[in-house]
Amino acid sequence: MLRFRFLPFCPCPTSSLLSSKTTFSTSRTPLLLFRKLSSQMGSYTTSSGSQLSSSKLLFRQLFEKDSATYTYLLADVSHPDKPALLVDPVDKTVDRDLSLVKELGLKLIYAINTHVHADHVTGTGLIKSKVPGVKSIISKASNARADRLIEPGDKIYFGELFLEVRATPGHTLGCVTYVTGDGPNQPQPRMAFTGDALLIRGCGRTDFQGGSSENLYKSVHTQIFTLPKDTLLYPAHDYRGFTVSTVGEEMMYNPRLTRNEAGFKGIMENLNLSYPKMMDIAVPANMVCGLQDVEPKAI
Ligand SMILES: N[C@@H](CCC(=O)N[C@@H](CSS)C(=O)NCC(=O)O)C(=O)O
Repeated sequence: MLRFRFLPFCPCPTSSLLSSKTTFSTSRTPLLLFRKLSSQMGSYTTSSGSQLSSSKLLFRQLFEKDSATYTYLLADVSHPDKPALLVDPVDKTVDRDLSLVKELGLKLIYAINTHVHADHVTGTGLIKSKVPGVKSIISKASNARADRLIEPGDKIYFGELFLEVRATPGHTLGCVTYVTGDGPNQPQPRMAFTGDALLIRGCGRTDFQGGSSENLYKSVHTQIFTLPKDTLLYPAHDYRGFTVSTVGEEMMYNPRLTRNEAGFKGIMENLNLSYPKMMDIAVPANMVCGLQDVEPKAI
């Protein structure tokens, strides 16, 4: 019999259901099967507890049901200030998210966007009006307004932890993916917040806002599929109830991105999706990070 211990703040969804002291046993045969699947799919390994977790990262995946959007809360809880950031906050759920930040004793320092969303209004502007000192972030390539305009290779620090910026255009011209740092004190496995570039078993549409199926194919293959296979993938949306995937899993099972470029292009040209209902409101609002929703005195 073997025993495994899961440590606190592990970013993997299964372990988040377990307490920091949870242990469990398994027999030899399932373990061997699990190891085989892990090596094929870049799933979680069980060889070392320290590989599974960071003692510093607090991580929460939050959901906004009307637009099926995920917002992510990350914080360095080993730092005295517990600095935190929100990735892709939504206007409708700002109060919920800020209550959580307060309850957990975190100091929100950034509200960051993966891109100019077309289906919902970002919560960034509202957050800035409610929490003085929070800085908004979006890519320079998006041509949107924010306190900090990031470029590929930039690092966004919160305490000792950081997110690295990768350009992943294709859904929109300015899409970026934020990847947790590579280094001894950074979370393992790594985590990538892919916005709409890569969805679980899917990807963002490419038919507006400077979208391009050629660019998206290149972005995913050069900037996401080159990450370690056990990198956890957290998209901005899911319409079917999935919450997380891995690079290895998407490389094997993504029905669009496992095709060659011509096959991918053919799929993307024939999606026949209707335009997002909120598009005419959301895009102008998000070009200024939702700031026009804020009372002038609070800006
Ligand atoms: N019905 C929704 C919009 C659904 C949609 O178009 N989703 C986008 C991401 S938000 S712009 C997308 O890229 N979907 C890809 C796919 O394959 O579904 C609405 O009206 O808001």
